[in-house]
Amino acid sequence: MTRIAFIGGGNMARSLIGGLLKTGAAAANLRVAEPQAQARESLGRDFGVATFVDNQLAVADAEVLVLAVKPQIMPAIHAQLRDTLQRNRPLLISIAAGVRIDQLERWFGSLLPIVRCMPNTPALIGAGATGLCANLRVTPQQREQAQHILDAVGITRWIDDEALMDTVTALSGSGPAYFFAIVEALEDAAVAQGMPRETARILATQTCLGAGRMLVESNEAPSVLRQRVTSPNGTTQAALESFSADQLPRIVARAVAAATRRGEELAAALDKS
Ligand SMILES: NC(=O)C1=CN([C@@H]2O[C@H](COP(=O)(O)OP(=O)(O)OC[C@H]3O[C@@H](n4cnc5c(N)ncnc54)[C@H](OP(=O)(O)O)[C@@H]3O)[C@@H](O)[C@H]2O)C=CC1
Ligand SMILES: O=C(O)[C@@H]1CCC=N1
Repeated sequence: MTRIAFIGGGNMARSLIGGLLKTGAAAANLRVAEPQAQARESLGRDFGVATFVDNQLAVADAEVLVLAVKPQIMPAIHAQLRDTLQRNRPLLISIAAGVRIDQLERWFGSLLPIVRCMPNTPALIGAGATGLCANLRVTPQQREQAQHILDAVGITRWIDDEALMDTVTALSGSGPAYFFAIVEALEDAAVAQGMPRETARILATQTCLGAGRMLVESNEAPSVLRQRVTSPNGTTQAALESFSADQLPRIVARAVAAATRRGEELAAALDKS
């Protein structure tokens, strides 16, 4: 059984730990370093994992180290961990948005096997989507280890060109928030027409779930599923023409470009720190 240490015990670490335990990992093999006492208590209570205030204690004998802290925290942790990591050479997995592999190599040691990945919050319910990218030091066995950890919370895809990791972040990393925003907007639109909010929310939510399940279970292209809803001169056509007049694809493309840019900016800011 692989010994895995997490640096940061927040939302994403909790999702990954929950998924790993559900898919057969032993709590005894998982350690978490987390500064917040409340978060440490709940990790211990909910998952039975060992928790630490001291990052070095958590990583002492880890074969895999998952960096699950905000990008801005990376410079603060590398000074503490660099020596231990240089000595033990665990597989380093970073889930931080924007942070590039060359930055991780510079901070934690250029000889380390490193996987940069980008999961998303549906990982919490085992329905996550993760893109992964490895440096040349990652062995086939370590690729499997990384994939196994992320497969525990959803689907995974390897991304060969690291430049596309910011696109993964802008698509599936941030993506759940886009769908929540659309559900909020649908709900508000129905409320504005006089519908009680609770009814509007449940109808919008179930519509999102149903459409998502159809995408996954029918295996048909989104455009085909869309056309099937759209009766000639019917209600859907009226709504889609309105989307078109408001240039929905352009709105979405601009949003994805903004998220991609922010990922690049996060990394550039760290280059200066
Ligand atoms: N949320 C999302 O949808 C996604 C997030 N990510 C990435 O995952 C990473 C974590 O995000 P998320 O889980 O949402 O963030 P959280 O803030 O929930 O978790 C990060 C945790 O790390 C703790 N922490 C802060 N400093 C240190 C330190 N020096 N050593 C150890 N732990 C520390 C934080 O404590 P404190 O609160 O005290 O700072 C916090 O509990 C980010 O880099 C983000 O880019 C990736 C995919 C999706
Ligand atoms: O908003 C963020 O920066 C993180 C990365 C992807 C989702 N949340």
